[in-house]
Amino acid sequence: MATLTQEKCSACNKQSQPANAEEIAELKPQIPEWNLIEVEGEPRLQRTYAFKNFKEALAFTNQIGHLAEAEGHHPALLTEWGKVTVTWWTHTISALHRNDFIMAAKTDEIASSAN
Ligand SMILES: C[C@H](O)[C@H](O)[C@H]1CNC2=NC(N)=NC(=O)C2=N1
Repeated sequence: MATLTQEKCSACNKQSQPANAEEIAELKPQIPEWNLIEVEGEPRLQRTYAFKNFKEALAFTNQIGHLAEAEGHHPALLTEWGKVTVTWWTHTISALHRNDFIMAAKTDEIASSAN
């Protein structure tokens, strides 16, 4: 199976195509721990990761920050004592794009190498 972690994010603009239902049905099983949520009527991917303390949560937050800068695609990050909540969606189209699934898979990869 082709893995999302091997893909790069494509540059997004207002003409970018949102992931359609068929694509979401194909991609979501590749990131099974992520929740598909809706905020203000917009779909988002969200997962909370657990850590031993705030310092480790902050280190993970920074790793995801570096990933976001490298890929040009940026999440919402909530860092708390012992946990980080990561939310991916594509602001320019107020929707989910394949980039969000790529970034969720890469976030999982970083989390599994951190623990
Ligand atoms: C110009 C720049 O590439 C864009 O504004 C990017 C930056 N990072 C982004 N991140 C996310 N998650 N969605 C976007 O639409 C987005 N746009």
